[in-house]
Amino acid sequence: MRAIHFGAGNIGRGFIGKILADAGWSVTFADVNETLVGQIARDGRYPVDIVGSGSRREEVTGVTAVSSIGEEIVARIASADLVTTAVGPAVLPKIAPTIARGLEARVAAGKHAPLNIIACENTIRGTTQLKDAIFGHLPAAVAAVVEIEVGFADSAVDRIVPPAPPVEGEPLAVTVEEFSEWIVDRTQLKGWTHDIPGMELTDDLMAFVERKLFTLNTGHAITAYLGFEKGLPTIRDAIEDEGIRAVVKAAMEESGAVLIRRYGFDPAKHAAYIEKILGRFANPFIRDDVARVGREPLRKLGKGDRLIRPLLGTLEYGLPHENLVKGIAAALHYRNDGDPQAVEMQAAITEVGVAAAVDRFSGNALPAEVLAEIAAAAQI
Ligand SMILES: NC(=O)c1ccc[n+]([C@@H]2O[C@H](COP(=O)([O-])OP(=O)(O)OC[C@H]3O[C@@H](n4cnc5c(N)ncnc54)[C@H](O)[C@@H]3O)[C@@H](O)[C@H]2O)c1
Ligand SMILES: O=P(O)(O)OC[C@@H](O)[C@@H](O)[C@H](O)[C@H](O)CO
Repeated sequence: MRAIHFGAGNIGRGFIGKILADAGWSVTFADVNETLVGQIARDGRYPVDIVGSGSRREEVTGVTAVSSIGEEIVARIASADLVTTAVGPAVLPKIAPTIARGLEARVAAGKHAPLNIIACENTIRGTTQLKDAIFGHLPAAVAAVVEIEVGFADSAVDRIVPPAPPVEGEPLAVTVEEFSEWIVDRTQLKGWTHDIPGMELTDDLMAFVERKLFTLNTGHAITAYLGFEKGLPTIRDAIEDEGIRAVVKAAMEESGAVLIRRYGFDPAKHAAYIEKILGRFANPFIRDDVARVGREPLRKLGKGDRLIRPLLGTLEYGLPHENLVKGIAAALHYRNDGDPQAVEMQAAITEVGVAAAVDRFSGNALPAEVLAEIAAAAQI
């Protein structure tokens, strides 16, 4: 079985590519980074260090890579059984034209074997976003065939994979935590008969997506922004700070109250889920910079993302949100000249003030009194 994976970065190599290769799939990475592509194509293998209480090294073998731009990737998509992505939500529209060309070539070649496409990104229904972008590049006749024959399955992905510390002679090595969870919407798959260890199928994806994004990623982002405010360089440093930990835990609980109300999760199990996540943030074997976890703050302040969407949920159900507001206020203090969204965020705050800037970032989703609460907490 042949898989094409877009994005040979941390999640690509350390999580999705590894699961597929371990399951015996032939994996071709597609990436814009030509150095990375050349290295994978030359080596055909790379080490994965799984760190935690029982650390070990595993080898991923039998992989290759091609440029994500050009004719070869189009031909490979035309004959693939699975296309996955881990490129970042903002990059999905950029890879859509290439995937569309691959689908067009597939239809032209009369290939009718099942093909499924699964985006593995931290966003709600990333595959559906990718599908919409792909269909914008398909002629109507091809789109009609693709709609029937190709599965576009949304998924939730969870594994903390920061960039590995550079090791001489091992440019492809990746360091991952033990925990991993990849949950795919079974109802959207087409002709799927495979059993891939490490990939779970569900009929109720939204519950899993929201549970992960609005617990782990909500807490992770707030840890990063509060850590930055205190000059702490890593997620572990930040979560070990008692004051930060208290706000992060309380914010995850506020978000959790929404999830429990919306999806009927068991409160005790959800409390254990939060505790486990706090332990993962404190993993002493992983160095995860607050700059990685806090990256692209404007995306994280979007109305469907990890900070604003849980807050909107508390408003919907009339639940407390003081700590979510503290987390959003901390995000507004984030500065990083190497992160264009952080620069843009600060420029907007200076230009129009906190309340109007948050109103803009969050797509006018919040009422005036909550914008005022955020402005008061931010004290900018
Ligand atoms: N790292 C984590 O802990 C983690 C966990 C779960 C989900 N995610 C999600 O996975 C996705 C990838 O994250 P990551 O940490 O692996 O990022 P990363 O930066 O390590 O990897 C992204 C890769 O995509 C490549 N890329 C960029 N533009 C491309 C294009 N046009 N065509 C092909 N490749 C392109 C980059 O060169 C890079 O190799 C994001 O959506 C992220 O939110 C990350
Ligand atoms: O990748 P982002 O920027 O959406 O979020 C940063 C981290 O919170 C994220 O990558 C986590 O490490 C990951 O979601 C864990 O499963």
